[in-house]
Amino acid sequence: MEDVLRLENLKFSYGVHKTFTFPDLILKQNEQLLILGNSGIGKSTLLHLMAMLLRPESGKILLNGKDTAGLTQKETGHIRAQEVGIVFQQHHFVKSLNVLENLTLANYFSNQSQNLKKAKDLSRSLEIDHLLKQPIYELSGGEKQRVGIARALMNDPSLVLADEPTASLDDKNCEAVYHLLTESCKRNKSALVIVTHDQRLKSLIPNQLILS
Ligand SMILES: Nc1ncnc2c1ncn2[C@@H]1O[C@H](COP(=O)(O)OP(=O)(O)OP(=O)(O)O)[C@@H](O)[C@H]1O
Repeated sequence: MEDVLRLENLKFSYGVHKTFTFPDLILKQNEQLLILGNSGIGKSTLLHLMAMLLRPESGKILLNGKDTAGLTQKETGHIRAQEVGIVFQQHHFVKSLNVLENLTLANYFSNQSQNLKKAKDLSRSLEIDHLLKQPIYELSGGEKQRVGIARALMNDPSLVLADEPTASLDDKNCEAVYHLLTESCKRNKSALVIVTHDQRLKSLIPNQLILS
């Protein structure tokens, strides 16, 4: 199996008083990783480094074997849009667009033509196909969550990153979101990283990195 993500000697700091040294890790196709740790320990920071939304102070981030250090901002944006699917806590949808338009916007950002079939297939498997023409602001929290997952998968990313995807969900929806994410990633052979405090996910994903 190919390495999707490799982190080596990664250091990051927000100014002089907040420095982080992260453990090395390798994540292959189809693998899942849960990142745990106390509040403020740097979980989201690590996720943002993996997403190339932050640049490390030193160390290497290799995505599908490619060192991301030398990339220009434009190249980084392009690779992120194509290779990384991000499920944010706050979804950052475009409020004036409907569900389908929000999904196909992911194609636009990666310079691809609108993949309506993909949007419809994903929506069907996530059971939001009846909502495609609905304005995004009319959706419930759980429905938006599923649109967020579908959007993250629109470009068949090799790496899916999810920040607290089950926070504030009841047990039934927590399990549903877990299955949607893991099954969708399995279909794509994507590697999946979830940052969470959610105790319920601990028993579901045995591969865990506890930051301390
Ligand atoms: N842009 C920033 N500038 C300065 N400090 C920051 C910035 N973003 C985060 N921090 C600090 O860095 C530390 C790590 O933040 P991070 O969000 O990665 O933690 P976390 O482990 O995800 O926390 P939580 O579980 O509470 O979400 C925190 O102390 C936070 O206040």
